Amino acid sequence: MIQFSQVVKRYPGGYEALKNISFEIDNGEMVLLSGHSGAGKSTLLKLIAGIERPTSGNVIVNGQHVGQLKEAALPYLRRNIGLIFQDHKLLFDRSVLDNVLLPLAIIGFKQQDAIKRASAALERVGLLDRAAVNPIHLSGGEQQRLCIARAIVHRPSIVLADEPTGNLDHAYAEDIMDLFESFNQVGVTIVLSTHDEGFLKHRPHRILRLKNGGLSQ
Ligand SMILES: Nc1ncnc2c1ncn2[C@@H]1O[C@H](COP(=O)(O)OP(=O)(O)OP(=O)(O)O)[C@@H](O)[C@H]1O
Repeated sequence: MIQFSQVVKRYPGGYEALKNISFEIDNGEMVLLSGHSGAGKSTLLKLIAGIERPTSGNVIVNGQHVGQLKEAALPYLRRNIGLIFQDHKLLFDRSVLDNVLLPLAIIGFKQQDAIKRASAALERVGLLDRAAVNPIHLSGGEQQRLCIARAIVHRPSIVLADEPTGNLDHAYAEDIMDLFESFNQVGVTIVLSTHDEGFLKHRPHRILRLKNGGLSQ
């Protein structure tokens, strides 16, 4: 479960990006986080992943107080989390497959097991036939799929995606949403941000609406 209670996030310089936010997300839920540019969506996702810490209040993820974790404990928290952020930092000097292998190498997977897992993740996002190419040769939408494969290859229980459909045309964005829904159907908790709630309104998920750092109805 992800739980925020009375969370305030003030950045150095004093800007209050989140103002006294409280909510809960159950295990296995899929929640959309909507709001205008600057509303605080990325900040909220970063707090869940322990990339930022709350100024006050509690962020609890799977029973752990994320804001109070020591730096050394953060990699263990993140083993349970898949992150898809806008600055996706793909490695353009390595193959598609190598990009997906990297997170597994970091957690110490044996090469042979890692290749099996990474190939399965690439198949899941429809990129197995591009495994050997350099990601520079992929379209924007395919690069986004590669980021998703990289984020789910270690089978996290939570996936956080910051505007994953932001730069994609409508049909491709719908495909990406279907992909997230398919992960959710096998029990993965998904939190996905968007500034365009309209295009998601036919989907049944709960929406958390952020406005100027506060939650609105
Ligand atoms: N590291 C930082 N230092 C200072 N201010 C920051 C920092 N990161 C974000 N902010 C500010 O906090 C506010 C919320 O930013 P955030 O990136 O969370 O919004 P967002 O809803 O994700 O916006 P976008 O859709 O444009 O990415 C913005 O006003 C932003 O300028």
